[in-house]
Parts: sequence; C-alpha cells; structure tokens
Amino acid sequence: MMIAIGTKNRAKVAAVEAVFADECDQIVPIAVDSGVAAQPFSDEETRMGAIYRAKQACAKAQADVGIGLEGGVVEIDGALWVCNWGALVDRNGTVICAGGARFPLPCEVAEEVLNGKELGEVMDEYTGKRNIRQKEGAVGVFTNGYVSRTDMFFHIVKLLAGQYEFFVKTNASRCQLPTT
Ligand SMILES: O=P(O)(O)OP(=O)(O)OP(=O)(O)OC[C@H]1O[C@@H](n2cnc3c(O)ncnc32)[C@H](O)[C@@H]1O
Ligand SMILES: [Mg+2]
Repeated sequence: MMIAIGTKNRAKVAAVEAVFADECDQIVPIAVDSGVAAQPFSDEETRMGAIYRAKQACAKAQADVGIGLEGGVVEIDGALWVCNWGALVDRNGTVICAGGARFPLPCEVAEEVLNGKELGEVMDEYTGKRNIRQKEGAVGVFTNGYVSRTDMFFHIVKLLAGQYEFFVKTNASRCQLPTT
C-alpha cells in the first residue's frame, strides 16, 4: 500500500510514519494546496482543508490512500482555541475524518492571529525560535512540552487508521444528516 500525505511539514509527516510505517510500502510527503485560507478560522474550514489536502495528495501521487492534516483556530466564548483535523481518503471515494486536541491561545498570541497573522509566524515571534510549526508546535509550547505537535497529530492519525480499518472490515455506513 502506498500512502501520500498532503504536506512536507515534518511534525505532520512524523505522525503518519509513526502509525503506518509497519503496514505500508511507501509513505510519500507531497506539497499540495489546502483549498482553504492559510489560517483557517473555524472547525468547518479546518476540516475542509484536511479533506482537500487528502484528496489532492492521493490524486497527485497516485497513491492508494491520501492523508490530510490541518490546523486552525476557532473562537469559543471570547477565547481563540487551536483546533486540529485529519482526513483519510482512498481511491474508492471513501472519506474518513477525525478531530483532535483543542487548547486556548494566550491573549497576546490570539490578538496577533485575529489581526491577520498566521499562528506559525506568531509562535516564532513569541518564542524567539524558528519553525516551531515543524517542531513542538504551539501545543508543545503551551503544554510545557507535555504534548508535541507530532503527538497531537499521531492521535488523529490513529483515529483515522482505526476508523478506516473498521469501515473496510464492516462496510459500516456513516451518518449524513439531512441539510436544512
Ligand atoms: O506546511 P503545512 O502542512 O501547511 O503546515 P502548517 O504548519 O502551515 O500547518 P497548517 O497549515 O495545518 O496550520 C494552519 C496555520 O496554523 C499554524 N499552526 C497550527 N498549529 C500550530 C502549532 O501547533 N504550532 C505552530 N503553528 C501552528 C500553522 O503554522 C499555520 O499558520
Ligand atoms: Mg499551512
């Protein structure tokens, strides 16, 4: 089986490798468009970005399975929270999604993001380090190293892998609520 992942971000690629390395022949990181804003601002937009990346990666690399992982922010009760979504697609049109951890950003970081900066850029300024987004991530910084960005996406990729296995095994139907 060949898996394509729609990013070259090392923190994301490491999470996919940790879950799938033993059971697939090839894992190909491939740069793709997310189809949404560079800084998504809702769960819906972030999830859409993950699905778009997964589809693009699968098609571009002619892989058996495509995976997309996307980070975004969402406003809840006056605070800005980081949210994370993942999607797995296959050549038969199966689309599996999973949401991951969420945590609030400190005020000074949230303000910069609300003013239009990407979280990745703000995190580098805030920490005085470079490329935090490919390393421990904002989650690593704000959990004092307890949970890295790879740990966080590892959990999401496990949710994707497990659901996919269950879906293939049982051919379970997934809920599609009627649109209003
Ligand atoms: O190359 P890609 O795959 O795009 O990796 P990315 O780091 O840009 O990740 P996303 O596009 O999924 O994330 C959207 C934005 O939120 C930022 N972001 C999300 N989670 C982050 C984290 O834990 N640490 C730092 N930046 C984060 C990210 O850098 C982007 O500015
Ligand atoms: Mg990005």
